[in-house]
Amino acid sequence: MSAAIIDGKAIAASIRQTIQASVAERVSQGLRAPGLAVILVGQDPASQVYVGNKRRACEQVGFVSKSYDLPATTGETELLSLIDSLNDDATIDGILVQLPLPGHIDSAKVIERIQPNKDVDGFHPYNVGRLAQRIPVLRPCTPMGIMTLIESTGVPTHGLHAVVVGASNIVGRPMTLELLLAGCTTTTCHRFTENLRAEVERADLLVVAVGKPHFIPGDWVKPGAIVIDVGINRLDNGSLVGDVDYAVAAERAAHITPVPGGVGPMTIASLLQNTLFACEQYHS
Ligand SMILES: Nc1nc2c(c(=O)[nH]1)N[C@@H](CN(C=O)c1ccc(C(=O)N[C@@H](CCC(=O)O)C(=O)O)cc1)CN2
Ligand SMILES: [Mg+2]
Repeated sequence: MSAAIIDGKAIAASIRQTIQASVAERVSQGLRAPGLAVILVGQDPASQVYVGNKRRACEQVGFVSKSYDLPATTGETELLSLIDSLNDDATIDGILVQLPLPGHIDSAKVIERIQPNKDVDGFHPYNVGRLAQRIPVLRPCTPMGIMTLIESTGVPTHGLHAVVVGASNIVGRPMTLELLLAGCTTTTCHRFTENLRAEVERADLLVVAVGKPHFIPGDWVKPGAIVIDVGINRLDNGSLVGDVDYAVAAERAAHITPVPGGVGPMTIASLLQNTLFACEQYHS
């Protein structure tokens, strides 16, 4: 078997086009364009790239993007005051604080300070709680984008055995909630999982988000599975690889995401969808 490649780059481009048309329609009706505030604290090179891509994507679809590049020495109180002022700003529909934050800042406290109806990352306990209770509104972007990729395969998800490797707040945990909502039987694996190979081998749908190059050998993949690789690992030779050994996995899976061009672009597409949703549903 040779897997069909799930083209996240193309799907994300088509979502951006749809959003661009919706924004143009709003503006032609005399309504304001959605506004997103993007906050970066410090100079982590990968975060600078992601934030730059988010700001560019905003401009491309016609959103108003406000940028805040703060030094790594920024105090927690200062960051919380900026969030307070953006919570009160009627031109801003979404507030995004790029993670990770410098160690002296409490990320949970910062995320909780964002008004839930402007939390377009979907990380606020209110929004995660809504997802857990099967009444999602603003959903965490990477898992939301992955659900769009899975839908694009046309494979019904009810009853699939889904295995998520990684239990982070950004990807693994909300991913499991999304898959549960989609009718999968779910297993979440983490550092204390005793027999990872056995768990992975029974996955009809495998999502891997650990951030370690080729962490999952391709021959662990169940024949016919859907494989979603969230990892983006840069090797010493400069190339990007995922958390799954792609070459072997692609010979066994039915559908697989590439790295790059799979999940990554969908994270930003979902962020745009959430910002438009917040604008239309909460702040119009
Ligand atoms: N506030 C947030 N912080 C972080 C999030 C998030 O969703 N919200 N997720 C990650 C990083 N991230 C977005 O912020 C992100 C990572 C990767 C991509 C992407 O498009 N990747 C490309 C490859 C890019 C490259 O060359 O490095 C791909 O996979 O094709 C987008 C967004 C942590 N922080
Ligand atoms: Mg079965």
